[in-house]
Amino acid sequence: VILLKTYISSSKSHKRLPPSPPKLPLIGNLHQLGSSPHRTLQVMAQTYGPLMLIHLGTVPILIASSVGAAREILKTHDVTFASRPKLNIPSRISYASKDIAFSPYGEYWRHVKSIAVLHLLSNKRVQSYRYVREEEMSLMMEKIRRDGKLVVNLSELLVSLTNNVVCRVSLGKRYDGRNFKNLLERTMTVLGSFSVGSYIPSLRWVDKLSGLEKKVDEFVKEFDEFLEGVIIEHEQKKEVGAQGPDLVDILLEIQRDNLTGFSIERDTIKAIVMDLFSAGTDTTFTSLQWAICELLRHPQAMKEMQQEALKIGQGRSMIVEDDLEKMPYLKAVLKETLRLHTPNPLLVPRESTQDVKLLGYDIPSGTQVFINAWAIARDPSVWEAPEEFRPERFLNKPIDYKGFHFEFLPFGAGRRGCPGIQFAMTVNELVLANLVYKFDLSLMGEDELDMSETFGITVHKKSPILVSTTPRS
Ligand code: HEM
Repeated sequence: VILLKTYISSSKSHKRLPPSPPKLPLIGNLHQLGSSPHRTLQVMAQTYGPLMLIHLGTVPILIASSVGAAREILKTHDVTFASRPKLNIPSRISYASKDIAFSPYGEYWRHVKSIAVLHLLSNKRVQSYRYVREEEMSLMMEKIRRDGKLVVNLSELLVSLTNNVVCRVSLGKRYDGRNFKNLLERTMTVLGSFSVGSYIPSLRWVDKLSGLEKKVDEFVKEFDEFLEGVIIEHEQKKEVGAQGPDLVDILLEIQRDNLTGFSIERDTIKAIVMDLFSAGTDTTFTSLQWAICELLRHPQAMKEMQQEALKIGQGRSMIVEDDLEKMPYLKAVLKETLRLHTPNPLLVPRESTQDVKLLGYDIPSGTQVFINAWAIARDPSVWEAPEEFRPERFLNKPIDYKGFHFEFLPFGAGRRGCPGIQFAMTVNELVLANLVYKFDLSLMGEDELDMSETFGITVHKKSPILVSTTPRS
């Protein structure tokens, strides 16, 4: 037995792990991450290489910072890295990981992901909600027109617009009372909170002591009561509205008629709806917000976009979704924004489910992985003048964000890739096209736009965008 133990431990110590920065006992490298972990990790990778192993608390985390490393993880070994770590807060919010985004890889995840891909977020389904997007966009434009020369808080309007679209599409109507707005805001705050217990399990009591656990429990209870009310309302409906079913109607139909050959619990429905809000609203609004900032900072790009919009709009009252395909510059502006301001700079953490060899290193099963998509999208060996905003780089180039080009991964890639691309980008394109078509925007109170970022899974602009607007004739 002793010989066997000695053999096992010596073979373990012969494993070739990726390089690691020096760490402190207990907290590992936590103290080094700072308020912009993607930026810190980019700098660290210059010393330790494109595949490095850091320690957040006692948890080893693999950081991939090059095209090659990302391709190995998301393509060559996609199945091995297709799981998610069990993180304290996301797991509680998602009904013990019964959602799509945080459920571990396996049969259950396959079922819920296929419900999303085939029934909730397919191109056809997204198309069917065109009237919601066009109505909400027109309402926002009308609001801007009314406020006119006064200060317009574009950030606030964009948050409302994306929340309203997701609400109407998934729940069938707008919930714009203060309580609901507050609940949505708390979703992001709670999801972005740092749980000591997730990284230093022996210090889990700190989360209790700091009030974090109580805050999460209260939020979960309140959101659950809200969703329960929504589901009961849907169950009591005699028939679906004239404009067709919303996503809760569809989930209830799948449950009732057992359409997928897999029985769905009520908690699964709630967890999926929670995903639509937590994964769909914040990311969409953030990318729109950064796009507007970049256009405000680059008048030539703004002019180019306005010319394209004028040519397509031809004096009509608005640009409609059919027009968007004919607007390559608009698409290039949004791609360039997602490159420079990847909404989830480290994507969503993955976890390996078996031992694997990666770029010559041994990666043990159960290793958490962050892909630094933000750093890869600014890698000077791949991108020319990577720090500059140049939408032209995407014109007449096949490079897309659908997960086949590993230098550009705002939506991830492989089987865990984002199923909401079409949903998000149609809103983004429609709103941005109409905003520049209908208004000239100028900054209020700032000579130079403050581009500081917040901390969290999704990185926002810290301060709101305040502009004055002039309607274009
Ligand atoms: C600009 C907007 C968006 C961005 C940047 C974004 C980004 C991402 C990223 C990086 C991932 C993880 C991918 C990976 O692990 O490889 C993801 C997953 C996911 N996203 Fe999105 N997303 C956006 C919009 C949406 C929308 C609108 C929805 C739904 C309405 C959505 C639903 C999801 C879901 C359910 C997952 C989990 C997929 C899985 O684990 O299998 N996302 N998204």
